[in-house]
Amino acid sequence: MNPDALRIRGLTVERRGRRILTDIGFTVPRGVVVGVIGPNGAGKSTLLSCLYRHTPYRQGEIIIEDRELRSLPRKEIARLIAAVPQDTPIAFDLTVSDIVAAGRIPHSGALVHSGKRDREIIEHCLRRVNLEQLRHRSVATLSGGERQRALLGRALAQQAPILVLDEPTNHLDLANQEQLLELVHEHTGTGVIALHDLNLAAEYCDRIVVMNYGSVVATGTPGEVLTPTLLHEVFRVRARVVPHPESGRPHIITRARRSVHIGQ
Ligand SMILES: Nc1ncnc2c1ncn2[C@@H]1O[C@H](COP(=O)(O)OP(=O)(O)OP(=O)(O)O)[C@@H](O)[C@H]1O
Repeated sequence: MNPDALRIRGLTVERRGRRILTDIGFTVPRGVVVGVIGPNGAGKSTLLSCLYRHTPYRQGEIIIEDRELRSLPRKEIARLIAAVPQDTPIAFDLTVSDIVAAGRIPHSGALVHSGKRDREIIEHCLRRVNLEQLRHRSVATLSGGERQRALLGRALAQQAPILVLDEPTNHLDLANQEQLLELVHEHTGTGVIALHDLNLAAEYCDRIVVMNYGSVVATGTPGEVLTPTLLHEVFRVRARVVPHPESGRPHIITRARRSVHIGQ
């Protein structure tokens, strides 16, 4: 078995005549969660959308299970990669249970979950994302965080070996952010996650890919990559990086730009 779940080489994307990604390359070994970080407009969402094939690419290759992604039928891709894109549109007449059940479509072929095994998986995933009490609720009535958890439930129900999540912690409170990232590790442990919160990336990702202006500018473990120099060059912030008191992973403390005088 190939030790790499995913290999990206020379990926270059142009939209409306403008180059958005240039020569992107990195690998995602099995059991490794890769965090993709970078400033606004760096190309993170475009890269992730190539992985679930919404964004076409002409140059470069994405190899999954020893095959180029473009040669795979959509249903096959859905069995291999479960994605939660940013701001996913969902039909508002569906219930939470319908959304999670949709994760079974690549396996069963229809929005019906008649098989016992499918129903068990859907139940399990509703529990994993803490939505079993809301299963009959219309998605139109959900809060942003509940909606995000329903979409993660759908991705988990897909039982694909690779999870691709674009800013999955948006809308989530602190406990749900941590729980979501723990779920990714428990699921298959292989994932590509775009994150803005660098401390969450440091804590929950095994490797980090840093993007800037459509290119990969650094890759490595959180300890190798998240240095004050890189944070200044790429994110334009002056920061201290200290070991987290419990995990020992890098913890970023940004410096206040202005002195704040309390009580004056
Ligand atoms: N369809 C498109 N047509 C033209 N330009 C696009 C298109 N989609 C994205 N872009 C541009 O490509 C660049 C990268 O966008 P992308 O959304 O991938 O960045 P990002 O790193 O995910 O940003 P953010 O952190 O703000 O979500 C941006 O400059 C964006 O304006």
